[in-house]
Amino acid sequence: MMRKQKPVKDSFVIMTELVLPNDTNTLNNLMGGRMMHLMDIAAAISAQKHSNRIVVTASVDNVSFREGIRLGSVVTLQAQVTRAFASSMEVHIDVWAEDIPSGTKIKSNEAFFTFVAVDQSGRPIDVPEAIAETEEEIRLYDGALRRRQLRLVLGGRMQPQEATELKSLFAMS
Ligand SMILES: CC(=O)SCCNC(=O)CCNC(=O)[C@H](O)C(C)(C)COP(=O)(O)OP(=O)(O)OC[C@H]1O[C@@H](n2cnc3c(N)ncnc32)[C@H](O)[C@@H]1OP(=O)(O)O
Repeated sequence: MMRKQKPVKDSFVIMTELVLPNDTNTLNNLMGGRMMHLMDIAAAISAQKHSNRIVVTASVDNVSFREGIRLGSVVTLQAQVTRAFASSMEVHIDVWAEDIPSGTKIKSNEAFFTFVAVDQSGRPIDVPEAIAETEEEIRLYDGALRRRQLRLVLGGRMQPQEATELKSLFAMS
């Protein structure tokens, strides 16, 4: 049976949050764990929209916090599936912090999450193929296989010699 296809743009999610006192540390900056929580939710909704399934977080690639986000800031999270494999999907997420009184908006961080679609018993289940259309979507799609191999090797789920994309990247023999 032919695998179902869906454009990646159908998985686009935008989520906006106000940084409140309960979200901050003693320096009045948004706590990293709270930020990760928001990122996980926005990215999971994106993976759900692509797969129309329950999804679980399988892994998160490195996240660095460039600048503190102040109490009262508005945080905007934008997530979209970059590529689907069999049951897993890579989701790219961008996070912006906006200080409305001063009119400043900075990119706070970005990350790649991997979600796996599961059935009611928690077993992985295949998802539709993801179709990239714009130049940026195609750039992210093209890099997704390399990132997948890297995270699977680092997670001990793939032998380095099987990682063909990484071999060409590092010109390994
Ligand atoms: C501590 C927390 O907060 S956890 C947060 C919530 N997340 C969870 O509870 C998920 C817990 N983990 C699980 O349920 C399972 O490990 C699953 C569903 C993610 C994977 O189940 P497994 O039985 O290992 O499945 P399997 O080996 O068949 O792999 C299924 C897919 O997951 C992918 N996968 C598994 N582990 C990882 C990983 N660490 N990183 C990226 N992808 C992964 C595989 O590459 C495979 O993808 P594919 O089908 O597209 O080729």
